[in-house]
Amino acid sequence: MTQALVLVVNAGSSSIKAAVFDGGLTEVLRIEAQGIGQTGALQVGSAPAQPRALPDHQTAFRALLEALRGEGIDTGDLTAAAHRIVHGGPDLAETCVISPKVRAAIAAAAPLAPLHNPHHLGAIDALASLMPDLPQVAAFDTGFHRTNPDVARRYALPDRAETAALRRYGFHGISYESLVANFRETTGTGLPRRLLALHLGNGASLCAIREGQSVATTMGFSPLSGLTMGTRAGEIDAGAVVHLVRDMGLEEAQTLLHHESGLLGLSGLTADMRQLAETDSDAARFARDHFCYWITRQAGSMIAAMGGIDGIAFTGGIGENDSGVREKVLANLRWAGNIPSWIIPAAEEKHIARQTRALLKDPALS
Ligand SMILES: Nc1ncnc2c1ncn2[C@@H]1O[C@H](COP(=O)(O)OP(=O)(O)O)[C@@H](O)[C@H]1O
Ligand SMILES: CC(=O)OP(=O)(O)O
Ligand SMILES: [Mg+2]
Repeated sequence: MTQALVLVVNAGSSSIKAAVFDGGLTEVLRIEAQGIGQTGALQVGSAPAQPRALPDHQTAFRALLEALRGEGIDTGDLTAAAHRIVHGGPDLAETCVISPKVRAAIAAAAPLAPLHNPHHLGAIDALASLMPDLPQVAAFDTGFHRTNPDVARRYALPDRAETAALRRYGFHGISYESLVANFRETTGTGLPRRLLALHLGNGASLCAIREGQSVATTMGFSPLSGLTMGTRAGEIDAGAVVHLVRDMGLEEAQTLLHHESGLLGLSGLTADMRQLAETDSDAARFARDHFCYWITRQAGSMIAAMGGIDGIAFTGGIGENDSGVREKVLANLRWAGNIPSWIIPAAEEKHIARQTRALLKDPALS
């Protein structure tokens, strides 16, 4: 390979998706580590996913690099690497080159996104030690939601130093931004004026998109809030959180809310929606019902924030593949009228590759 290749790394809470793009933004290779810490599988190119023990993100990233080499791409062939970064803290939302200062900000935000930021740092550091001169770029999940009005972004807290960074940032922004960018090409129709977008994966959120801009979203200060998720509790009364911390201590409460709740906590079985769909038990059914019910409740809030609805778009592992969830949500929203709906495959990696090319071409930005 002689072309300028960019490696994009998208570390989600249960997956790492890596894709290599050439200078014309054609995807030349895709490798996905799926079901990390759960059912574990590695998918290389278009071959079927192979079961693989992937107990944690570090093992998964090592397997990804090995598979890249196996497919004839050495890290020495790369001109840049780019990462989806879930939380950049209060100051970072704009795609940028990862300097020591940027790395420090991502590390500082790690307690707010414990299922993501540590894994972003793991990948950044692993590549830096293999290729110290490789430019690395960060694209943030929070950027798209900066258009939310202040009444949506601000919590009703007093204006003090301790509360200054406490606002609703929103996440999955790269997914939503690319959904907007790809809408016409994917669906053959123009972007609806008021679009409800549902990113349903291991992490899950909704976004109210009016005239192409985010005006409201279900996640807030951290990717813990909003919908019921794989292992995250979603919406929970702050009073209950305070109670848990007092009762169990900070570490235990954190573990409970981030790692042991959501579909896993409700079913007592698994965080994996595909496995739940295949399980015939009351607890598995209840977990799926809870997931769909809270999507519907929160969708009402998103529809109100947009002043109505003209279309629905599903994306993410569950949104794209689980017809049962889609049908249930659409049936629950029938009160809002006969709303057209689409499936838009998540294309976060290509979007990040495009931003990376633009950034590195313009030295003033880097
Ligand atoms: N065919 C399917 N049916 C139901 N759920 C599926 C299917 N394929 C993937 N999923 C679910 O999608 C979720 C993972 O979504 P994904 O967007 O890949 O994760 P992440 O948020 O880690 O990026 C898992 O709950 C998985 O079970
Ligand atoms: C922000 C978030 O929850 O991401 P993911 O769906 O990849 O876990
Ligand atoms: Mg995801």
